[in-house]
Amino acid sequence: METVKVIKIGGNIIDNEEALTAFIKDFSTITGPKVLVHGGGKLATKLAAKMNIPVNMNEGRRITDADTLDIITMVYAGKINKNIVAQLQANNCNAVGFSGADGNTIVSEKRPVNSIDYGFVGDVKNVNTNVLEILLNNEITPVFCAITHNKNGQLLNTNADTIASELAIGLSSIFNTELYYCFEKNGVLEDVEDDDSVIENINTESYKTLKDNHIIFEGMLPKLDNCFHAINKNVQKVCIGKSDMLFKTNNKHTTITQ
Ligand SMILES: Nc1ncnc2c1ncn2[C@@H]1O[C@H](COP(=O)(O)OP(=O)(O)O)[C@@H](O)[C@H]1O
Ligand SMILES: CC(=O)N[C@@H](CCC(=O)OP(=O)(O)O)C(=O)O
Repeated sequence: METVKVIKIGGNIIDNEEALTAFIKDFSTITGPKVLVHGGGKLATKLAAKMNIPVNMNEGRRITDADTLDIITMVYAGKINKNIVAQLQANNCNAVGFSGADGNTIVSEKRPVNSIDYGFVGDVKNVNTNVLEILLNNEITPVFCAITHNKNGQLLNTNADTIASELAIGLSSIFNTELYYCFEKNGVLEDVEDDDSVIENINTESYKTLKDNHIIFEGMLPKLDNCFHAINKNVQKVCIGKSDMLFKTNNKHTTITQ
């Protein structure tokens, strides 16, 4: 079985032109099948502010009303996705931009209203890999934004970390799958202010202790939940750190195990 790398990049790379250019140059040198997933939450928040559309987040998830859905569609599926694809082409990496509606790749359902109404936010129901398999076997790189659909004409906002883990899980039936979360720190840190305090391995048991001791908080909690979801569902390798972990040997990062 061939190995596919699913790589997620967040705001620290997307919002910084120089960092994005450098990342895309390195990413294009990766041999073998690869999938890129990008977020862009910070840029969507900036544009919403410019357009006087209020931003509401709950536990790191964007409450997405109709105006916000328009903004995130323009920003994620439009500006960011097309810019990344164009830059990959400039580096001779043949890429195709995707939302979950394209090729019916990611079907989700609108999150049910419990205590909070998240609006047009989707929880992933299934991933269809047939189109992706054709592309990956022909050296074409899918680039995913954080948008899915409900197969009934409705686009839905889905967190980019979740898109990455669900794609990795879906692809694990046809490839050995590795999942990499790239963000601004060297990995999960013992002390969030000290980039040298990387916790090199986290398993289910130590995750619980780290949560209980509040060493892991905020955006890292849903990210790690996605990591464990993937490692428990057939994904062979899950890592968190700076994108350098992909390109430099001995670059410290966090590896997730069962
Ligand atoms: N123990 C920890 N180590 C590193 N980062 C942590 C830790 N606990 C919480 N965090 C926070 O989690 C954030 C990463 O999550 P998030 O902001 O969702 O990243 P991204 O947008 O890149 O996906 C970090 O910027 C940091 O503030
Ligand atoms: C439902 C939900 O919260 N979706 C996210 C999707 C973007 C994202 O995940 O971007 P980062 O990875 O850069 O944070 C949002 O709109 O902010």
